[in-house]
Amino acid sequence: MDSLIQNKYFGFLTQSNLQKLSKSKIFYGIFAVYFVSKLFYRLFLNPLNKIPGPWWARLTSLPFRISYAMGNGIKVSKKLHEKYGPISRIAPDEISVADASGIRKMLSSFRYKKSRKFEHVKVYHQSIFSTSDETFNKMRRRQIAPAYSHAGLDTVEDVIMENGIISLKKYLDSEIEKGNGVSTINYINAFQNLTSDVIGSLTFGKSFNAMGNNGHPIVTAVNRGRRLSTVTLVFPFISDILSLFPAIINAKKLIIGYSLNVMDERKLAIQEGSYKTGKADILQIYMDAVNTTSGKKLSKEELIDEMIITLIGGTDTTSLTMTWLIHIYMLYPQIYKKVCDEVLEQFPDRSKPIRHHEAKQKLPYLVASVYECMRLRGVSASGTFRETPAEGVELCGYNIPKGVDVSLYFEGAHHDSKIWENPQSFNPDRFMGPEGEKMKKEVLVFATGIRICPGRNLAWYEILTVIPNLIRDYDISLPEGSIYTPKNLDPTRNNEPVIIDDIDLIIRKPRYEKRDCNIVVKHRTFD
Ligand code: HEM
Repeated sequence: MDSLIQNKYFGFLTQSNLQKLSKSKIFYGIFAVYFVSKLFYRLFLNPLNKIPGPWWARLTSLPFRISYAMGNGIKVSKKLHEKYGPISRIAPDEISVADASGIRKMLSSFRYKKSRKFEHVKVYHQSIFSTSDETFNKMRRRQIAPAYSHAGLDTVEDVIMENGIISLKKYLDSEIEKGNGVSTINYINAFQNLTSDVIGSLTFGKSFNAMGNNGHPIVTAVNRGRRLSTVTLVFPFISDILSLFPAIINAKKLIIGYSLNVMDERKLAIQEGSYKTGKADILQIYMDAVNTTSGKKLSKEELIDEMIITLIGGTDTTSLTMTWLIHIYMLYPQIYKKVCDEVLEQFPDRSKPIRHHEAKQKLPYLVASVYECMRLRGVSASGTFRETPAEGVELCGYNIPKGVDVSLYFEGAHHDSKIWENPQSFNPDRFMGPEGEKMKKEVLVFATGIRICPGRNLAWYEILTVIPNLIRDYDISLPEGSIYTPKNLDPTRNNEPVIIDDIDLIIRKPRYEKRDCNIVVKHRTFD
């Protein structure tokens, strides 16, 4: 028992010491003084008390933390900002900001460090994503930049298409054949398998074949890891407890074993001369990279953390963006028709798949609809936290002292009526023409500034190959009896169609995905 209690935080609290202490009046005295002075400070002296917010936020972070851990981060932030404005207190030492210029400021410079909350998101080592260290982050971003540049991505476009749209089409064709010309598919699942296979090929040296087998144990383990990361983000102590559970230990073993295996396979392929160079392959780039801090290559542990973070960061973000897009297309049939007309007009030759550059150039309305979806239902809506520096920071007219965690509520900026006319409507036209180009910069779904998402180009390569090809070759519609249809209107959204309920696990996803994310698919016929 003593050894259980004697962990890294509370080494002095052995059971015998605790017994002695608890008998002593001094213990109760010290505890009472500490408690009362802390309460007094929080109620009357904390400089954050001038920030508007709910009464409980002066005393405790628990309500926010619990909501966040349960996947309601967006909902609670929305309510707070609706009531208190662009800045709201969420805990004794935390605030939330929903104002675009405040968010941009916090993302503009390494002076505003990534919150230390993220330090727990790791297996062994800090990664490009979890680190709050400027030198380390810059080093990793330099190392991986070639893989995510357009020049690099052009070298792997075939891999992206093979594991992306081509694999999806094979799956759809086989389902349609099984259903004698028509099939109902769960599109969130199909997109998740697709993006996992793309990241598998680029980061783990081979596809997981999740599309062919409807999933892969690594993908399941990593997804569970992401769920847990949401909880450990707000309850960091849980990460220590969790690592005692057999299910977590086994999941870790699986991921580590798989990652080590692919590294060995790659080394062997290089020795045998069977690995083709000249491709911007994320695994190879990290395996060749040298840490400027030590002059050494990345250790296996460092590689594992980077591979896992790429899998977490690069799969659901992209698949869920496509999921929300299809859902919203189904709710807005006139807009969907306009997107289809553009694709069919621009790409009448169905013998060749549409490639990324062509789509980007020839399909401005489709591209605008993706931006509008990212604004209206951004997958990263809350969950980005930064820390205020020693000199503090001015946000929304308030001076925020040092050491405060600032939650950046992108959703607020994306619905700010000072920036967006009728923000509740789905209107791709706001991203058309020269004015539209300016508005694209207001979409913060990939963050902005020094830690903007490095994988955004890859996400666009996937989206702009999957969506146009899907639209051109298949006829998609809502199944009979769908709850969410263009006619089901939401009075809280100015009578726009009701959008399916969501859950925020760092990334926003549909809450009832099995029920709500189905479409009827047929081959498109031409008159
Ligand atoms: C639509 C798809 C995507 C969205 C919306 C998205 C969004 C974001 C956001 C908001 C951040 C900043 C998080 C923060 O600072 O706390 C981020 C960072 C990151 N993303 Fe993405 N992402 C997407 C796709 C990808 C892809 C495809 C990859 C890689 C394969 C990727 C890899 C990363 C990495 C490594 C970081 C950490 C960068 C850093 O901290 O310096 N993301 N992403």
